[in-house]
Formats: sequence, structure tokens, C-alpha cells
Amino acid sequence: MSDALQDILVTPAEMAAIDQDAARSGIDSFSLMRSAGMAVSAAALRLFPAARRFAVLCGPGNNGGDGYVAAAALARCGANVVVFALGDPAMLKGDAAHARNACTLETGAIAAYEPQSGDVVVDALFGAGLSRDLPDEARTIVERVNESGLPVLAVDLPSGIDGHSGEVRGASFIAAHTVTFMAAKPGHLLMPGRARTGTLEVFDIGIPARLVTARSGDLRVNTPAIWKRHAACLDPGTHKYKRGHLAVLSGGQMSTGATRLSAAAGLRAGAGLVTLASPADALGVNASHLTAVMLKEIRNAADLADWLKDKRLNAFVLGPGFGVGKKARDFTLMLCDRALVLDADGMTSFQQGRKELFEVIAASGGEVVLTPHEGEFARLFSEIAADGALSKIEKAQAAAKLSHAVIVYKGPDTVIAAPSGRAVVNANAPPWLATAGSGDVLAGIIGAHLAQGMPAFEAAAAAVWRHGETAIRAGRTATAETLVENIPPLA
Ligand SMILES: NC(=O)C1=CN([C@@H]2O[C@H](COP(=O)(O)OP(=O)(O)OC[C@H]3O[C@@H](n4cnc5c(N)ncnc54)[C@H](OP(=O)(O)O)[C@@H]3O)[C@@H](O)[C@H]2O)[C@H](O)CC1
Ligand SMILES: [K+]
Repeated sequence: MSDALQDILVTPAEMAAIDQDAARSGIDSFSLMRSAGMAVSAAALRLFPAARRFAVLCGPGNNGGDGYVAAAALARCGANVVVFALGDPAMLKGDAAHARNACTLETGAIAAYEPQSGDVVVDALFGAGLSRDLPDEARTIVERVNESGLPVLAVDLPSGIDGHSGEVRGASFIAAHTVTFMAAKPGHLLMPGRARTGTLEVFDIGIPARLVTARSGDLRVNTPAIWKRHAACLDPGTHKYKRGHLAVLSGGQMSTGATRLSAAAGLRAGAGLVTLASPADALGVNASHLTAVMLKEIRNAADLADWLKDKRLNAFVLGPGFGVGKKARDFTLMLCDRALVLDADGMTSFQQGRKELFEVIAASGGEVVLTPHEGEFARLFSEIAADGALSKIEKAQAAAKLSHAVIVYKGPDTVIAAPSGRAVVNANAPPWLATAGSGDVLAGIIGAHLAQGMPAFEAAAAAVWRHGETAIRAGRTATAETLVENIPPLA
């Protein structure tokens, strides 16, 4: 696989355009289908050497064509293969018809397939061309196979998964392994598609990388390649102020834990100095819990304005445990010209009045990162959240454009999007990262990256990735405290 294609995500519509470009450039489209089908048969033999029988389920388009190629190749290798078609195979066109004609195996009607112990199901019903909910006949088979617990090897996408959004269209197979072609699709990474894709294999069927990159947008999987050149903040000549001064704004005395988690995470993640800015009533409780993190009394906007004269204070986290209301709004608007992570209560405080926030962000030229989980996203961007035609990626992109901020749309499939439309989908977070206080830790890591001078998009993408690595290191019993202890070095 070409390096240029390693991390890119290509939508089904872009992939269709790439196919056409490949045909125009003189590449024989049937040779692509042959490569695709051969890759599927190779994966089937490699992953399921003990299969008693391969049941290849072929659909009405080119995904089905890949299935006929794979079935014929498996049979040539001596495997026991049965083939079932959705719809009348005589209606197949073009390459799929060619593939079917070249496959001498008898083809049964899909309704006749009875799952048997020892079967491996090769799912070639629908791939990139799925345009609506699965028809009833396909749905019945999907449900029968899913109930049987038989392993499913999906061609391109598990049938029923929308490659654009990862949504389930009526029903879908739950694959053990998926073989896709040239590049991963958003539906492989976005939930629930991610959970139904199994392990993902991206196979190069021979389309030149330049044709793929020419059509693909600015959408990537979140890997260190995205941000590592911005992470060179640890040069040997540095001192603590060069590594930035992060300030975390604490809530009142009954809700200080969240901000201490953010502050501790910020320090561990590499900010040179971290100060917890605390209201008077919380000074005592904060002081009794802090050592390396410093403490500063900030009672009101006047105190904050005075403190902000220190230009070395270059990044802020506001929101965890802060409380919803006017104080959060006033403080936030004062911080938008610096680097700011606006999390939790900070965002919720603008549920009414977001226009002012977005205008101030646009006008002030700071680096603002908003970190909504699904509920917070729905509160702050209700009309975007309600648009069923948009994928999670497109929702994050629309929110970034509207707010002029970098959006970290959190979840098992966190999407980071910039106002320019640039976006990455994160893929390294284990399920146990969803633990109380985990978001506070993430906010602190983003703050530390901002304090060290990383641009907001890279700071956020690197933090989300590092947060995932942290959880892997902390293990399945992770708590927010052990997450902080396990934040790995960035570079
Ligand atoms: N470069 C590559 O990646 C290559 C990919 N290949 C394989 O080709 C498929 C995409 O093939 P395509 O024919 O475009 O699409 P599908 O096979 O997924 O399905 C399309 C057919 O199904 C009909 N359709 C769509 N949704 C439904 C539905 N819910 N119910 C019934 N029928 C449906 C659709 O017809 P329309 O009615 O919508 O017009 C099509 O007939 C890709 O996934 C790869 O597996 C190539 O083999 C090699 C190059
Ligand atoms: K499929």
C-alpha cells in the first residue's frame, strides 16, 4: 500500500469517481474486480483455514461481482464453496456479469441459504453502492446469519453499513474481517460501522495512488503523521516558560475535582507550568490537594483581567466543574483571544447566546477548541445534530465552520474538525476510556499542547490520540486518576 494512501479516508462517492478516473486512464475495470475478488479469497483462506464451507452471498452490483471472483478462486484452491445470489443473476451487468459468467459454480437463490456449523460467510451483497435500507430478503438473511454466530468476511463493507456515515441501513452483517480497496471509508471508522467491520484490511487493487489522492478530500485517520512535526516542543535548551503556562479555571468548593484532573493531566502532558485559578471558597480544598500545580485566587472578572496582563499565560481550560452561567460566559469571552479549551459547563453556558461566543471567537483570532460529547453537541449545535443526512464527520465540520473553533466531537469515534474543513477520525481509543473524569483529562492534555505552542487542530488531534494511548497503557481498570499517571510522552 502506497504511503500516500495509509491514513486517508475516501467516501463511497469519491471512490466511484476514482473508479471512473481509473477507467478513463485506460485501466481495465475487470482487472480491478479480479484483484478485489482474489484479495477476498486470499483473506478467507488465510483467516479461516479450518472452514468446512465458504458460503458466498452475492448481490446485484459490483460487490456481488467481487463475490463471484472470490467464489471461483476459492473453488480453484479446493475449498468447499456454495454461492447464493440476491436477485436474478441473469440481470447482472458489466464486470459483475462477466465475473458471474466466469464462475462455474451453481448459484442458489439467497432465501435457500441455511447457515451450517463450520460455514464462513463471505458477504458480497452490497458495498459502496448501498443507497437505501436493505431489502427484506437481504435483511432476513443478515438476521439469520447474525443469529447463527458464524464468522462473516465482508467485501468492502459489511452489507447494510453506509460507507459514508457508518449508519446501519435497516440491518447489517457483523463482520469478523472486512477487505476494502485502496483506502478506508468513513463507515469503517464511524460508529456503529466501526463495531461491525471487524479487523480492516485495505488492499491495493492497482489504482494509482495519484488518482486516489486527486479525488480524496482533507479527511484522514488520526495518526501521529498528522501532528508530529508540531510536537517538537522538547528541545534541550528549553525552560519551563518555553513549555508554556497553562491555567485551569476551577469551580466552587463542591466541584473542584474535575479541574484538578485537568490541571494534573496538563502538567503530565508537558505544560511547563500549570496554575489552578480558584474562587475564594475553593482555595482551601484546592490547596490541600495540590503540589506541583500552582494555585491562584481569581474571584471575578476584574481579577481575571488583572491576571491576564501576564502574557506568559498562554493557554486556558475552562469548563470542567466550573458551573453553568454568567461567570462562565464572562470568563470565556475574556479568554477567546488566547488559546482556550472550552469544555463541559463552559460550552453549556452558551446554549443560549452562542452567537456572541462564535462572533467573539471569529473576531479575536485566538485558538479555541470546543470539546462536546454527543449531548453537549446536540445542545450547542441543535440544528446540525438534527440533520440526519450528515455523517458525524460532516456534523463536526459544520460545527467548526459555524463556531470558528476547532471541534473535538467526542465518542468512541471522536472526530476532530477545523473551520477550514480539515478533519480526522480517531481510532485508537479502547472502550474503557469512557470513565468518569476522562473528558477532564483530555481537556488538560489539549491545554498542555496549546501551551506548548501547537496549533489548535494539531493540539487537539494529538491530545485525542494520546488520550487513547493513555487508556491502553492504563488498562481495563482505568480511572481518571490512573489515566493521568499513564499519559505517555508525546514524542
Ligand atoms: N475501486 C473499487 O473500490 C472497486 C470496487 N469494486 C466493488 O464494487 C462495489 C461497488 O459496486 P456498485 O455496483 O457500485 O455497488 P454495490 O454492489 O454495492 O450495490 C449496488 C447495486 O445495488 C443496488 N442497491 C443499492 N442499494 C440497494 C438496496 N438497499 N436494495 C436493493 N438494491 C440496492 C444498486 O442499484 P440502484 O437500484 O441503487 O440503482 C446497484 O445495483 C464496491 O463495494 C466493491 O466491492 C469493484 O469490484 C472493483 C473496483
Ligand atoms: K459487502
